[in-house]
Amino acid sequence: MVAWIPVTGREAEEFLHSVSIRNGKDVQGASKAMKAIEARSASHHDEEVAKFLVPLTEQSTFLPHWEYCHDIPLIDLSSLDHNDHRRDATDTTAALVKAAASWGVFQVVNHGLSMSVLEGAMAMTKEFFVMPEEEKQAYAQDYENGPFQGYKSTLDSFHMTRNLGSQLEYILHPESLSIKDNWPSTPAAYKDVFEEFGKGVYKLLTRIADLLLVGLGISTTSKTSGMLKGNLIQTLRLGHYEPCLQPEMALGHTPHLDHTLLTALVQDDTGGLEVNKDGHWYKVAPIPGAIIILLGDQIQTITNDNFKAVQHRVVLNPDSSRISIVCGITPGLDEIVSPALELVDDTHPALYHPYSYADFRLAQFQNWYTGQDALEKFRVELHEGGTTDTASKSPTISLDSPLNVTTTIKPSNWNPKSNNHIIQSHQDLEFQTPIFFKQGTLVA
Ligand SMILES: O=C(O)CCC(=O)C(=O)O
Ligand SMILES: [Fe+2]
Repeated sequence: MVAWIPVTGREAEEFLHSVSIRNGKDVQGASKAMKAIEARSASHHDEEVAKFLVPLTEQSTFLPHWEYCHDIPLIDLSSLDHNDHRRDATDTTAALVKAAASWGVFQVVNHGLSMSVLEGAMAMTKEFFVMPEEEKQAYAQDYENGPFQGYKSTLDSFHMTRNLGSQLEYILHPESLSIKDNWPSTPAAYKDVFEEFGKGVYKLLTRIADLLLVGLGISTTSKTSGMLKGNLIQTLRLGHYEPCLQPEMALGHTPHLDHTLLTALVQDDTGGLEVNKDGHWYKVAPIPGAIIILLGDQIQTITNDNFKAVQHRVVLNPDSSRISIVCGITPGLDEIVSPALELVDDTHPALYHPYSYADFRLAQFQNWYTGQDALEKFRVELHEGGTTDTASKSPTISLDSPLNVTTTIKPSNWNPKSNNHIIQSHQDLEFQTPIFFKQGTLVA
């Protein structure tokens, strides 16, 4: 569990100096960013804003970084011929279902992406992040044209989410949502490498999702399965985490659930990804050539809680920097997500109201302050004895209705347990919300 304490801007600045960064340029950036925060909060006469910047993580939850968990399932997909969907995949399906139901996370090998594609993607990622800050800033996220696509420095990331890591993120698919014009032109091979990587991951994730549904008795010709053949969104997020002098004081990525169907993740040998099972954190071992698969919120809804999204976080390493590549698939914005009919009957009532994926994302942004899991907004109230509350309605958020942005951050309304997307001030949220509505899209 992560706890947060209120601090002054000055303390926050010192914190950034002390925990994050050994690189002179970033330290300067830290003080600049903090000054900007202070200036903004002063201009809005909101004294709460400049406070509340520093995470104090309960040190007892941190494990020594060499203690990898070897119980997280490792699944060999070689029995699936990646070009032939007709081959028998019964054993593999059973292994995937078991792993999904027990852990919500597993690693796969012989997954159809060659070692050279994985290594190429890691090399490109490294090459991008070692570029001077000014060069990376040429790709900085532009909230006018492409919210959440492009480069976000550690300091912006910390300011917005308290994640102590920098990111480069894009939508790979569909083209209509992607701002590929702003993809890095250096490294030169970047686009080609990630197009190939993206195609491989898309195929892998849709295949795994298919098998997981088949394993629960959902036919590949069903409506639910059809979603996987339709209009999916595929996102790519490259991450870079500097060594942290006081790793117990900060997190590279705070605990959260992914809003995806499934997420594929490749981490380098620094490790640092941790998953939560039954209230305990476990370190996912880096395995060369393996891809980590995380279950997200949408598969939880579709499978009516047969599978649960896995909470995860990234811890920092005192000595080594870390690179990760995170690539997820989500339903299209207009897609209606609901528990599969095959899994619902009198004794297994639907646990979620149907929602459009766009509604889900908006609910997630509405929860920005409280850190509450957006899925809970769509959960059906069950009366004693298991009957459902048919009168209760899912909260439908129309794309052109404004979000309620009046909440201000106070220690009392802060839920430190699940702080997926956290913004420090209400003007930050006001700053962003119009964009979600502008093009009728909201993407992150
Ligand atoms: O960098 C990582 O390993 C994980 C990041 C993550 O969880 C995310 O982007 O959703
Ligand atoms: Fe994640």
